Amino acid sequence: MKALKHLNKYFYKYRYRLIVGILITIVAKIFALFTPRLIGKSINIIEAYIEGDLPLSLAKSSLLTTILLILGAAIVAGLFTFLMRQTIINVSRYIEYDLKNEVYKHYQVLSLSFYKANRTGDLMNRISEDVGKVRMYAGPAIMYTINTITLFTVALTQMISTAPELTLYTMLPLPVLSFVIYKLSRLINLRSKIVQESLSGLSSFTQEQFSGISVIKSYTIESSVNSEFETLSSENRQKQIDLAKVQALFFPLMILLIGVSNLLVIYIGGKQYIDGQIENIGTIAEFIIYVNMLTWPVATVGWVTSIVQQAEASQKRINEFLDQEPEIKNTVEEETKIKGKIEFQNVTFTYPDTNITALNGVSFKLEAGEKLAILGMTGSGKSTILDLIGRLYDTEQGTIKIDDKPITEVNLFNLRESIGYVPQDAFLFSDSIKNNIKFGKEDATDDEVIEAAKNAKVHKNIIGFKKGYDTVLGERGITLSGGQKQRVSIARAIIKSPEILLLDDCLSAVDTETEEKILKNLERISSDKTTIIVSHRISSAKNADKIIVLDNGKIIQSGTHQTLKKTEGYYKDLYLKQRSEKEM
Ligand SMILES: Nc1ncnc2c1ncn2[C@@H]1O[C@H](COP(=O)(O)OP(=O)(O)OP(=O)(O)O)[C@@H](O)[C@H]1O
Repeated sequence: MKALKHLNKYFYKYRYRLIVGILITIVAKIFALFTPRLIGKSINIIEAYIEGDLPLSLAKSSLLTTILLILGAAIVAGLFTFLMRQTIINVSRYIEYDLKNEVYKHYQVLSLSFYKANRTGDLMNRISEDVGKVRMYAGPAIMYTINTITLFTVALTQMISTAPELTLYTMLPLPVLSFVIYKLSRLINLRSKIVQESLSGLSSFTQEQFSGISVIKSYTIESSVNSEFETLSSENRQKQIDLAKVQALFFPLMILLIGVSNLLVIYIGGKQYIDGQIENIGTIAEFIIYVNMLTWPVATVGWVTSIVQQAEASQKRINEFLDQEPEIKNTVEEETKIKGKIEFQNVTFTYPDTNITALNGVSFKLEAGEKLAILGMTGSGKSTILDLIGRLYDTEQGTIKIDDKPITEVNLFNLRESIGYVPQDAFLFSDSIKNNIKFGKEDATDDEVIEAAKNAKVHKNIIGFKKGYDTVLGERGITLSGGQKQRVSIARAIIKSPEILLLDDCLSAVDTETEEKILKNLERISSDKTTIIVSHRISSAKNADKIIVLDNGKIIQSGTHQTLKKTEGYYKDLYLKQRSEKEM
């Protein structure tokens, strides 16, 4: 129960609703327990009439009164049972909502390395399945526990006061029932977990196949994919059957044990009645109803125990994530106005998860408003430089300075707000094109969206679509071509008119002519902004104020287009190669 302590703050938050819920539960059960007594009384009236102790008219009127009382008690109990669910179960839904938000909010502050270390499926499971299991503790488990306690206290008091020995015999099978249900619930949960895992495996498989459907079709591997699906699917069927088998045992077992208790009441109660130990035959009827009423709460003791165990395990998993501190933290409370000067001083960076040293002693300086182009082989560390400027990671060796201050002494949110980042893989959300662009500036007007799209040279493509800017993009913007996606992504970055523009090879899918036009527009609209452009093309780099060439995490060349094209090395080779390709 240690992990579940985390929920105490929520119980405190909803304490009034919970207290009302608990009181309502108690009232509901007390009224429900009027029934057995009243039924016993009705049978006693009939018995008295048969034995001639009661005249017909009095028997009839007494019967009518008890029947009306039974009806009244049932209605009140029903109403309160409804209110019980409306309070306690609703509280559990509120707690579920709060906990989901808490986990999601925490996910948002965690650094990229957290996302690298954990699988997306795991992140999703903890926020959905685990939170769901914890809710079972916060609602149903509490409700059924109070239910059981109230029913037992009231029923047992009444039963003992009526027939103490019979009570003892009647209660005998109930602990067995509770234990059996506990064992069965654990088995059901275990098998449900196996089914759940197999289902998530099946859905991950299908999801991936659908995403890569064009590859599957072009390589004509539909039949092998089909048979793989069939194998997974038949494994899942077997697991479902295994689960159904234990689930099917649940109710028959309960009925069997209720039957045993009923038999005991009839046999022992009957014997005691014959022997004169029990005065009224109505007591037997009363006890039969008690047994049936107590069976479910007794069964829930076992069930609730397994719910609490599961909730504890789930909350432990959730706490594991909640206890993680973000590696990148904002330590500066006051606002920092970012101008855009960037300086790397002997920066060495190793990715913690792979131990790959992506940058090795990198130094460069960029005044606010200057343009830098970074070239180099794939994997040479170009994107890493951009990640470090956005403080997605922190360096341990060397210093990165923004406006002459170490990057860690700059307000993190101001820093990120002042950056317009266009990643290598343009990621678009399943939303309209307009909203995807407005993502960069939520309060942007339609005119600003159009202006940004025009500057990114994608406006004409967008108005070519039937719904224009309202065109909704598929799960990953699949209705757009690679180049269109890149340009929408550029529009998103420039709409916020950032002090620092980071372009990570984002013109690779655009033809050179359009590239030229976009670069011209960028030069015009961001002439006073610091821009870093990562590219494999000389055409993207040639107008930059500074150019650096990376190899294996080290700067091997730096200068301007004019100096580098004349210096032997990577840049000149690339320049000559791309010039001759253009001439061809
Ligand atoms: N998130 C990461 N976690 C671990 N290692 C990484 C990560 N990102 C990049 N690396 C590694 O760091 C090195 C530099 O990668 P980086 O993406 O900076 O290169 P790049 O020059 O931008 O390459 P490309 O031109 O192919 O985009 C590579 O060896 C890469 O495998």
